[in-house]
Parts: sequence; C-alpha cells; structure tokens
Amino acid sequence: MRARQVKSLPEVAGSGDESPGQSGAARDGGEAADALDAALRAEQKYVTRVYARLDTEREAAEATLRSGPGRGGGGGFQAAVEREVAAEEAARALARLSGVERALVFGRIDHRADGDAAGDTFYVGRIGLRDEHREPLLIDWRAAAARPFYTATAGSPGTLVRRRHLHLRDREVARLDDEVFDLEGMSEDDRSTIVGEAALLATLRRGRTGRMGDVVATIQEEQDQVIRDGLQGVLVVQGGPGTGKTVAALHRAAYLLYTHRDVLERRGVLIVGPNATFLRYIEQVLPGLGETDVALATVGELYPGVRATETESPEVAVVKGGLRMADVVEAAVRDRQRVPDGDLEIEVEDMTLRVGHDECVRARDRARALRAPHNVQRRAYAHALLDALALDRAEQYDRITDEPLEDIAASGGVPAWLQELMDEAEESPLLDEENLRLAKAELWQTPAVRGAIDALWPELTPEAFLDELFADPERLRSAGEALTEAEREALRRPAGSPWTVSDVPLLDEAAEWLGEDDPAERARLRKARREREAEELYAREVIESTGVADLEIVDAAALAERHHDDGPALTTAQRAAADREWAYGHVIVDEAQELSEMAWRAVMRRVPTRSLTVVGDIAQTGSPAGARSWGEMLDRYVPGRRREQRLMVNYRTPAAIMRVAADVLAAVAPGEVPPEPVRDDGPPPAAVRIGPAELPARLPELVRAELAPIGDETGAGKLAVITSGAAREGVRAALPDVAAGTAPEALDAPAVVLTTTESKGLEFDSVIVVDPSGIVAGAPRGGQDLYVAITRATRRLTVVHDGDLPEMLSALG
Ligand SMILES: Nc1ncnc2c1ncn2[C@@H]1O[C@H](COP(=O)(O)OP(=O)(O)OP(=O)(O)O)[C@@H](O)[C@H]1O
Repeated sequence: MRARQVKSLPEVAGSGDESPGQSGAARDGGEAADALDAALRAEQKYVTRVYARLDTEREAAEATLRSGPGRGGGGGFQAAVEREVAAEEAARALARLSGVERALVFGRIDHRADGDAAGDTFYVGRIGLRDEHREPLLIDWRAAAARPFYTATAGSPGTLVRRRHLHLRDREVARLDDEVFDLEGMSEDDRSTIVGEAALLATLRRGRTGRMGDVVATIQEEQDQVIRDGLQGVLVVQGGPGTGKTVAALHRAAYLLYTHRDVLERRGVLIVGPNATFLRYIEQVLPGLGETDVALATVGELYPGVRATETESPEVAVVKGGLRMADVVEAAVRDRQRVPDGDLEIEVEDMTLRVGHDECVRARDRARALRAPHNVQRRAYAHALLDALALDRAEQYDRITDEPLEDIAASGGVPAWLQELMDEAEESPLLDEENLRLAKAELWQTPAVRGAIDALWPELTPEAFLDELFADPERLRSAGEALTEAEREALRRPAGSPWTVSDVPLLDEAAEWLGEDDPAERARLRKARREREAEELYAREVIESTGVADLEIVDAAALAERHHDDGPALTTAQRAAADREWAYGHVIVDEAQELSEMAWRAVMRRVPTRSLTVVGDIAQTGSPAGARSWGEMLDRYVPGRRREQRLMVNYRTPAAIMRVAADVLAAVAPGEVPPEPVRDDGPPPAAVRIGPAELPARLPELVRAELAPIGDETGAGKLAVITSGAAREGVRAALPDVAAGTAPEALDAPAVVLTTTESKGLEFDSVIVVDPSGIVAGAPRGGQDLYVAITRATRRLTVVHDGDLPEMLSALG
C-alpha cells in the first residue's frame, strides 16, 4: 500500500504558517481558508522577490552585453581577452537567466530546528540566485543543498520537517502542496518513494504537447538516485515503459554538467537517442534544464558527414550489427594491401623497372608491422617500393653507361686510369641520399608508378572502401570468411547506394583501420587543436586572474575558439560533433536496447574513460540486432564493472492500459515485471473491428472522436495512430489530412501516423493501434513492438483489428 501523506492546501491546516513542522490538525473551514490565504500570500511575497532578482540580473547582463567587448580600447591582448570574458559571461548569463522564466521556483524545504535555533528553510528552483548581500535566495535543483527535496521520504525524511511544492502560473503562486513528515510511526513501503504525489499527479494530468515536459519539480526518489549517481563507470538504468528513464537521463546530463563542470565543459556530454523525432522531442528540455553544451545524435549520425535515417531489412541489419563485421572490415582492409603475383614491373620511359616479388612482400610486411592505420602504412609501403624502383633504374642506367667500357675491358684494352675509376664507382653507392630523394620524388610524379602503387595499396576513404566492398562479390567473399554465403549475399548492393543506419558503425570501424586519408589535413587539425589548447589555457588563466571566476557560466574553450579564428564561437558540442576522434567526458545512451554490437563499438570509441549512462528496457528491444541482455552488450567493455538501477514506477500509462500491456509483456519477456502505474484515470482501452475496406470511412471518424475529448480537456492533446508496416499505406490513404512519419512538423500536429519503430520513446494522450497481428508478425521481435505501441498512451488506447485479436491482447476481446 502506498503511504499517502500529501495534502493540497487548504486540507493541511496550519501549513501556511511560516513555522515548520506543523501537521494538519483539523480546523474548521474558515480557519483553513485563512491559513491557505496567509500561506499563499507569504509565498507570493517570496516568489516576487526571487523574480525581481532574476530581472535585476538579466538587466545587468543585458547592459554588459550592450556595452559589448569594444573593438578599440588598447591595453593589449590581456585587456582584449578580459573584455571578451566579460561579454562572454554576460551572454551566457543572459541565456541561462532567460531559459528559466517558467516555474523558476518550485519547491521549499524546511529543516528541523536545532535546539533553540530555528531550522533552515531553502527554496529550490531551476537555477541558483543570491540576493544583493550574496545570501542564497534560491537553491539550484542540482546543488547538494537541494537534494533532500528529492530524497526525503516518509520513511527517511532526514532532517526535513516539511516539503512544499509551489505551483506557479506565470509569476503567480497558484497552488501549494505540502508534505508534513511525521517522524514517528511511518513505515517505509517500497512505493512510498513516490513522494509529492499530489504535485506529481497534477503534472501527469497535463496534456501532451509533443515535447517532453520539464519534470524538475517532481523528480522521484528512485529517479533522483539515477540523476545523482557518480560520474565514473557505467550506470545501467533498466526500467519498463513510462518509468521516466529518458527524463532521468536528461536531468542526469544537466546534473553532471553542473557538478563536474571542470571535467565536462571541455569534453562535453553526448546523448545518443533512437531517432531524429525523439531527439527533437527532448532537445528543448535541455536548455530548460540550464544546459546547452550537450551533443545529441542518433546512431546514424555518429560518423561526421553522414546522416543516415534509412534502416535495412532485419536479415541485413542482423549481419551488419554483429561483431563478426569487425573481422570482415579488418580483413577487407588487409585485402587492399596487395603485392603483385610475380615481380612488380612498370614501364617508364622505354625502360621496365622491376621490383622482385619477395622484396614487395618484405615491403608490405614492414609497412603492416607499423602500428598505424592503412593510409599511413601506405606511405611506408610506397617509400619502400619507390626506393627499390629508384635503385633499379639507377642500376639500369649504370649498366647502360658501363656496357661500352666493359666491352673494352673484356677486349683487354682498358687503360689503367679508367680501370681505377671503374673500380671506384663499383665500390661507391649508386645513389647518394639526395639523389635517391630526388629520384623517388620524380618517380612518384610518374603516372605509371603512382598508378601501380595505388592499385596495390590504395589510399582509401571509409566511404569508398565500404561502397566498393558491398558492391563487389569477390571482395566480399575474400573478406567475409566469417560469414555464410547467404549472409555475404545479404550484404551485396549496387555501388553508390545510400547509407543506412547500420552502415554508420561500419564506416566508423573502417575509419579506425584506414585513418585520415589526407595527411596534410590531419597535420592541420593537430596543429589547430594544439593551438586551441594553448589558447584555452591562457583564457582560463585570464578568467581566473580577473576574478570573474563564477566559472560555471564562462566557457574558456568557446572563448579561446573565438579568439583563435575570429569566426563564430563554436560550442563544445558543435566542435565534438564535427570531430570523429573526439573523446567525450560522458555519454548517455537512451533506448540503449536498440544498439547493435557494432554500434556499441562506435559509442565506446567516443568515451575512452568508459563514463556512461545506459538507459533502456530489454523488454522493448525491437531491432533484430539489439540487446537481449545488458551483459551481452557491455561486459566486454567493462567486465564486472557496471552498476544497475531499476525504475519500477510507470508515470505514463494508466492502470487499465497497463493491465493489457502486462499480458503482452508476459508473452514476449516472461521474466520481466511490468512497472507499477501511478495513474488510474482515463477510460478502459477498447478494441474495434474494422476491415481494410472500411478503413477509409471509419478510421477518420475514430480519429475525430478521439481528438475531441482530448481537445476539450486540455486544448493541447496529441494523438498517434501507430500502425504495422503492412497496414501503413492503407492507414495513410485513409487519413490523408493527418501528418505522418518523423518530419519535424509531425510533432507539432494534433495527430500523427507512425510505425512502431518511429513511435519509440514518444508518448501521446491518445493512441490508436492499427493491425496488432501485423505488428506481431511483421518483425522478428514483433511482440516487443506491440508492447511499445500500446504503452505510448497517457490516457486512451483503442486497438483497431480485422481478424482475431492476437492471443496476447485477449483481455481486450
Ligand atoms: N518524476 C516525474 N514527475 C512528473 N512526470 C514524470 C516524472 N517521471 C516521468 N514523468 C513523465 O512520465 C512520462 C514518461 O517518461 P519517459 O518518457 O522518461 O519514460 P521512459 O522510461 O523513457 O519510457 P519509454 O521506455 O516508454 O520510452 C513522461 O511524460 C514524463 O514527463
């Protein structure tokens, strides 16, 4: 049973009193109303003060920005940097202060009195603010002092005597919810971690807007543990649908950046999510949480320069996602490092230059022995062959000039002085160092030589390499020994085919083996990186020495960048996203169950410190190349070193829908326990039988009927029609006016048609699932897809079917 200790004022009489610790003794209605008024007035006064402070700070930042860094003003580089620091600080402060207008203050905690001394009271909000005397006015939700607001439970309230939720409408205090902790006699129930229930349920009842809500005011204890877990190592967050995994992961990103800013501001945080729609869905939340330096990417975007969105058939996805592809890529790279079958022979200016087969093999082996990627090893191979070719040419020249003399010598007519010269020449090397260098350079410019070396050991981009591999059955056969004939056949496709999501980890793998293809570009990047680091160090020193060291709002890296190239300042996230070899300070993977083994390799490469948060639900794995267990994917990277947190409370799906979902879960993942729903509202889910022929007439009707109550209740509801792949075209034809797919506008539309894959991670007030049997039959993990589809609803679920309902939905029959 859940302990219900939350009362909305005015039920909690006396809690309007400023003195903490009073519990709700019964009073008559008049007194309670007075208490509520007094409480609201007192809180309004405080909230007004906090907003006034926000305005003052905003104006100050604006004024600094208006005066600008100033172009002139002398004072040398140091002064120029100082002015930039001030402007930079002001710009960042302004961005920070502007993003928090809504619900700036949302909580208050009262600590127990200590002897005669009154207990401390703190207000908790989206950022920290101090008054004009530098006294704390508002505590940042991520600060240690705010922690009890999230962690206190009836069972373990710590030193708290009261927690209060403040609900603001614009800048007005609209409602208060109090929780008065009774220190005696309240047993701790597992589910009593759902604290602030009234505040929570109010948040949950809000209509969906197509954007993930900001739930910073109602973070729950089990989520708080996830958010504030340490930075080091791998944290796995396993939880059923709607348990707030994404919410917790986003708040964790904000929390980590706040708490470990020193490490993370320069290295950044990467969030990997399932699809572009999903990332769009969450990206507005991050600035709201006070952070902008977080890079978001799908797996299809992990390799700079490619944005893959197309997926493959399950068979191809399984092959491309499997670890054996790492061997295939390695073997295919080695296949591009050839020696000629016999001797290497090249026609140059009427002369046949020759390098013996054995020498070619030695050159290749020496190049391969270098611990360097293919394109770098190629240079060693080319040098060795050029050496041999230059020598061969010199010998041939030598023979030509020597021949007439040798003829004379053979006839015994060589004068002594000439014999001496010939002996000397015999002993001295044919080419000195300088001549060798010149000869090699010249040969390198000769098309026949360059062509021969390119053919043996070509310089390769990952794109060209993979394209050629998949287009050439011979290459696939040679490199794909680890695969079956059918698997190799599955990989085949015409040259120039568009990149798919499962190609991206392979491009990344290939890039590791091949290395940068342009040494000059690589050197330029290295030099630029070194210079920027020096600038950053300098900017940091200036920031510290000038005393504007409220460092959380000054980014030395961005400042140095601006100084460095005078171009637009790039954020850490932007720089990181453009650099394949960027090492992030922390990586968060959401819907992580979908990542293939090859995708995990690409992710792990981006975080050599193995500081990761892995968020997902094994029972929702839809991708045939995705995870069956966390150990299967992660153990090889962090053997025995991962922590696991489970989220067990479902904040999204009402109990009646969850009962149906539980049957599906039992069928597809018998070991998994469905999360317990918090909500018990909304109508029972329904099944409607509609044949394909009737869809055009009846589906629009159903959509209209579903949208009407949503609109009436909140005015901002959302509906999704989630369909099987097989029924998709029919559904779209039946709903020509309804948005479809993952285009950005679709999120803002009142209704949208999606496939199960597209609906991953999203939620809607009302969901119509079309063709459940088709969903189950349409993919190797179709049952999991159905589980995902029916758990997207926050209020209403209708299942449209033609034949019999699948067995696992029999509760709807
Ligand atoms: N503490 C909370 N207070 C208010 N709302 C919450 C809280 N935690 C989660 N929610 C809400 O519950 C819903 C589900 O959260 P979220 O999308 O993070 O779940 P999830 O575990 O990622 O789900 P899925 O696995 O199905 O994608 C969201 O609307 C979120 O705002």
